[in-house]
Amino acid sequence: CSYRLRDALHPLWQSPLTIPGGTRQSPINIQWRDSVYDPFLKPLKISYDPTTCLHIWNNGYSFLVEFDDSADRSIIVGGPLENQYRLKQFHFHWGAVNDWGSEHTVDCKFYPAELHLVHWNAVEYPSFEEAVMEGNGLAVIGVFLKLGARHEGLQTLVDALPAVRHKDTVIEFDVFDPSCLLPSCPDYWTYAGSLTTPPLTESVTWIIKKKPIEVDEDQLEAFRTLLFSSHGEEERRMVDNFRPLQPLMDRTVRSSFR
Ligand SMILES: NS(=O)(=O)c1ccc(B(O)O)cc1
Ligand SMILES: [Zn+2]
Repeated sequence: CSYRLRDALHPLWQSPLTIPGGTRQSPINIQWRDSVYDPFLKPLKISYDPTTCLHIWNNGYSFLVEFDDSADRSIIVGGPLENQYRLKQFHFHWGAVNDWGSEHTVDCKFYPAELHLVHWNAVEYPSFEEAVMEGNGLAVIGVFLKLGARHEGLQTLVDALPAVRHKDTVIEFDVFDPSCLLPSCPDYWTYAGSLTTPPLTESVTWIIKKKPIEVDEDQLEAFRTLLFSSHGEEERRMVDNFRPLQPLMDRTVRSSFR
């Protein structure tokens, strides 16, 4: 892909973008023709309890919707996963314009935004913080957003964004079913990768849905009204909060579909 040249220090993080010795960094470009159909991949089973939703907060990288992960109430199992994983939070990455914004690309194509549903392996580890450090600790479902029809489920989130415009602001958000943000098509790619923001740990089994969901221009614009900056600081618009593509190295992307 024709990467846009990026300096060594990403403006978002003021820290090196590369992990010394990293062999499984994310995001990556998914070259459709190089992905390998794996007939042994199971369907991904997703069961979320909407009442486990807690709050929305702006953490200075994105806006996160966080869930009560103190029990197995919102979980995923199957797919490439050996264990069941608990939903901890979901968030998005997006661009300043509709031409880019996603973290992963498909055949070098960017989508205007990408949703990440972050889960952790509560079978093998006592907490999310421990799981973040382990190779099979996390499972993140990635869903591409494309410009199209208004997404009614997303709108309830969009309506809450003005209340979390500044970094470190939070509002209660007590019932939301993130299943409404998933495409109905079961097809996905999967590969072994990492977190895409610090600590960039190589602990993520990525599950990238093949089909995007549709959102409209006003909904994408609402994301762009958020700020990286806190109250009282000079305003810095929260846009382009995606990490540059990372080398595939010695990895194969598997597909759940022919
Ligand atoms: N962007 S991501 O899904 O890879 C991700 C998820 C969680 C965290 B984290 O809890 O620090 C960082 C990045
Ligand atoms: Zn993310």
